[in-house]
Amino acid sequence: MPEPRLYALVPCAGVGTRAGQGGPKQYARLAGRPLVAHTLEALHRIPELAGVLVVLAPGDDRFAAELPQYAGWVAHVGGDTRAASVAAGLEELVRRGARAEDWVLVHDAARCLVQPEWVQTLIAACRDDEVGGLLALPLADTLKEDVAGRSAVTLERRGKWQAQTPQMFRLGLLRRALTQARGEVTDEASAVEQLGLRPRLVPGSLENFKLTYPQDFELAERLLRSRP
Ligand SMILES: Nc1ccn([C@@H]2O[C@H](COP(=O)(O)OP(=O)(O)OP(=O)(O)O)[C@@H](O)[C@H]2O)c(=O)n1
Ligand SMILES: C[C@](O)(CO)[C@H](O)COP(=O)(O)O
Repeated sequence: MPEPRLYALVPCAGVGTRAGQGGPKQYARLAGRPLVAHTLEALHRIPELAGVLVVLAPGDDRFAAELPQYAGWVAHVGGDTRAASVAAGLEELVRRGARAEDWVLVHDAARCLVQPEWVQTLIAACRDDEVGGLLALPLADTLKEDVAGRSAVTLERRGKWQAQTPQMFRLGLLRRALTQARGEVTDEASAVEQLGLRPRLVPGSLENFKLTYPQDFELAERLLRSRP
């Protein structure tokens, strides 16, 4: 049996409704480059990865124009939801020769502050795991539920984590999990949980945040410019 390979799969087919960038946020300029260029630059520095596949929206012509150096490993198969984009990306990996026992690290294009060392920590923690796992952060703040913008209830925060990406699972398992998943599936781990499995939670970094709202872009720019 050949050694399982590791692939990164980067969903990059969103529209960035909440980001207020006047277009898909993956192309917003950050420290002089499109946001997704930072994400891909970090992933391409990880020697353990056999390939990094970017999932784009059908008809996206900006990627090829703005990031020609990565144009070989892209697939215009993005769907209406992140889960649909990831599922279509897995099929593309299979078409390119990936096998059920290979590992796939799904990483949001929008988490452009990711550092190779954090991904390598995840790989080391999950490679021998029966299920796989994800980077995540234990909740640090008191958790509130609002009613009409006013704090109505304080929720139990013990045992709660914020899920990040990458999320690392065997291709075959993840394919089955996403095919069978019911309800809203906002990350890979939630689909795997529905199979009755428990993905490993691997502590990540606060800096690995997902650029979602307009103010996130200024913070990301500052952090990127402060790096050596
Ligand atoms: N149909 C979709 C939706 C999202 N994504 C990707 O999944 C990641 C996380 O999604 P999110 O932050 O929600 O991005 P958007 O969908 O672009 O933003 P919004 O929800 O504000 O519209 C992003 O890299 C995004 O490009 C995707 O590939 N396909
Ligand atoms: C996958 C994810 O980044 C983990 O936190 C998150 O669930 C993506 O959510 P979104 O609804 O696409 O913003």
